This record gives sequence, structure tokens and C-alpha cells, in this order.
Amino acid sequence: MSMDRVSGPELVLVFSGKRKSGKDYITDLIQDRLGSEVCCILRLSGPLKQQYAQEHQLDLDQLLGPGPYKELHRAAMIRWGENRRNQDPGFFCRLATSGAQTPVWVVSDARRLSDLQWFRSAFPRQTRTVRIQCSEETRAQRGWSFIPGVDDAESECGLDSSVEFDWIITNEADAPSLDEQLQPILKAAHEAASSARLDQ
Ligand SMILES: Nc1ncnc2c1ncn2[C@@H]1O[C@H](COP(=O)(O)OP(=O)(O)O)[C@@H](O)[C@H]1O
Ligand SMILES: C[C@@](O)(CCOP(=O)(O)OP(=O)(O)O)CC(=O)O
Repeated sequence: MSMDRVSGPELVLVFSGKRKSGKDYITDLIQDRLGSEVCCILRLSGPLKQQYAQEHQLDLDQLLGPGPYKELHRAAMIRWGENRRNQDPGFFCRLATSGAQTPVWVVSDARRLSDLQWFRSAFPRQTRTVRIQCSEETRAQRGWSFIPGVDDAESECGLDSSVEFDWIITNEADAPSLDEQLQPILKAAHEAASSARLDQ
């Protein structure tokens, strides 16, 4: 089946959540369930890290991974990205989405109202928002500790209030299983994929 789509996505799932809440883990799981023909993961931090690594001679693979390396550079990357966004709020959204061709897009890391606004205005019919949440204890077990200038800044708190999410996922050991919680999202994705097939 050809996926050379020119018509844009059928569904755009925009994820947000604090660092170590599990955004990468859960969006990977969703892509696993849907397959890469149906679903691509778009990271707004992807083009940011790429450009930042190039300008500062850093190891891009390590910046993209979940380990401590990116934390060393996070505060400076936030400042660098904010400069860019202040000039053009859609800058990273446009770069991250250019070339995406699957019917379902999973955006793994919205952080600011301007990110949501960009997707809602570019894809008003297709955009749904998903919040991933968990306790600070769980985040700490995954390696998180509070850093002033990072955890109290817009990058982490920009979507804490005044957003009504379409779905909220609790990523904790004692919450219902992720498969169960992700069911309505996967259902919407399957529907979007079949309507894309009908359109072809
Ligand atoms: N439900 C889970 N089960 C097992 N490990 C998890 C789960 N959720 C997250 N993790 C692990 O916790 C760490 C942080 O998750 P990650 O997805 O990188 O968070 P974020 O992208 O929100 O910063 C990673 O090492 C990840 O594999
Ligand atoms: C400078 C950043 O883009 C770094 C984001 O890196 P990740 O998206 O990898 O972070 P977490 O998954 O939440 O740990 C943050 C920003 O404000 O743009």
C-alpha cells in the first residue's frame, strides 16, 4: 500500500507531560501497537537538539536518549530554544512536521500553549491532546530531581493549567495498565487509519 500522502494527517495526537513522566516510553508503545506505516513519532525537541548539537559540537545521539547527558545541557537548550520560539513560535513545530506522511502523527513533547495553538490552528479537525501524568515519587525513581530554572520554568509548567486535555494517562505502577488506558486512543487511531485508506 502506498503511503505517499499529500492530504495531511487524519489524526494528530499531541502529548505533553513532565520530564520522566514517560512521554517517550508511551509514544513508542503507541507506535509499536500501530506500526510505522500508520503512525510516526514527531519530537519538537528533535530539530532543536539537532541544531543545538551542531552549533555546540555535542553528541546528538546522547542528547536524544533518556540518560543523564541531555540533563547536563537542558537548561541551556531551553534558553536557546526560547530565543528561537520568541522570534517564531511555530519554528520547531514546522520543522518537526515537515515530511511526515503517515495518517496518524504522534507529537511526543508539547510544552507550551503556543505549541498546542500551532497544531490546533494547522489541524483543527485532527488535533487531540493527551497528558501523561505520574507522581513525583515515580519520576524520582526514573532519575528525576527538581532543578530550579528547569522544573519551575515554562518548558515544564506551560501546560499545567488552562488546558482541557482530551485524554489523561497515568503512568504509574499502581494505575490501570497502559494497554487499558491507551485503548480509546488506539481506537481513534485505527479509525483514522481506516478513513485514510478509504480516501485513497
Ligand atoms: N510504564 C513504564 N514502565 C517501565 N519503564 C518506564 C515506564 N514509563 C517510563 N519508563 C522509563 O522511565 C524513564 C523516563 O521515561 P521517558 O519516556 O524517557 O520520559 P519523558 O520522555 O517524559 O522524559 C525511561 O528510562 C523509561 O524507559
Ligand atoms: C530543550 C528541550 O527541548 C529539551 C527536551 O528534551 P526531551 O523532550 O527529551 O525532554 P523529556 O522527554 O521531557 O525528558 C526543552 C524545551 O523547552 O524545548
